[in-house]
Amino acid sequence: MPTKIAPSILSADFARLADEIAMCEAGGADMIHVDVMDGRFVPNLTFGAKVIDAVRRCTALPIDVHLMVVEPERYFDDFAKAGANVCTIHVEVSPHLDRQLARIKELGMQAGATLNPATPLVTLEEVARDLDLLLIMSVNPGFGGQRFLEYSVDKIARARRMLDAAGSRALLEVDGGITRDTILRCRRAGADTFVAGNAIFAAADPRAEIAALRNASLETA
Ligand SMILES: O=C(CO)[C@H](O)[C@H](O)COP(=O)(O)O
Ligand SMILES: [Fe+2]
Repeated sequence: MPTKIAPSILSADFARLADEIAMCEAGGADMIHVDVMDGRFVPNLTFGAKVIDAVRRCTALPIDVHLMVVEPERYFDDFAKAGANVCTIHVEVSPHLDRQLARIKELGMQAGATLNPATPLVTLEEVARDLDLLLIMSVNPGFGGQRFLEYSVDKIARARRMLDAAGSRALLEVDGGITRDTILRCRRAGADTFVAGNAIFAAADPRAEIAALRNASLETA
């Protein structure tokens, strides 16, 4: 699976969102990652369906929505209508995960599931074969620019084995603290899709940073 880079617009300049997204596209980004936070599941508030609709009108790239909200199923219809391509929910707030993933697919989106750093991988074992994307959070969700939690590397390796054992072709995505330094360890552990916010948008040349991250993930030495 080739490396995919998904810039997180959480770290973009919201006053220039269309330009920031065009820059990501010109830099070779594979998807646009949109962090939806409700101030309840995580201590921060961000975007809703209107912003996803605006992002949709800015780009043809897939929109990768990461829902950090309680009762995520309340928003599936709106996000599908707004043009989201991937919809990822947290297991901690999804007691009916099987039904919720099925509903996401029924609405024409790809279904993703994710785990806080402290949530064990085993909570996803039964639905592994149904996932289009498995997201490993490598920071506690809620904010951009945090330090990568090193123990995530082992969790990625175990997630890779779990997906392979289930015969799943799901993307294995990592989110939080991805930099030129951390991306290689994650790739070697079996991840293929990398969310990056601060590393891209705080870089001197954000466009070049997308290529730099991709190259760093492919180093062989
Ligand atoms: O889900 C998220 C935070 O909850 C963001 O996608 C993530 O933190 C990206 O930011 P950075 O690359 O700066 O860590
Ligand atoms: Fe995210």
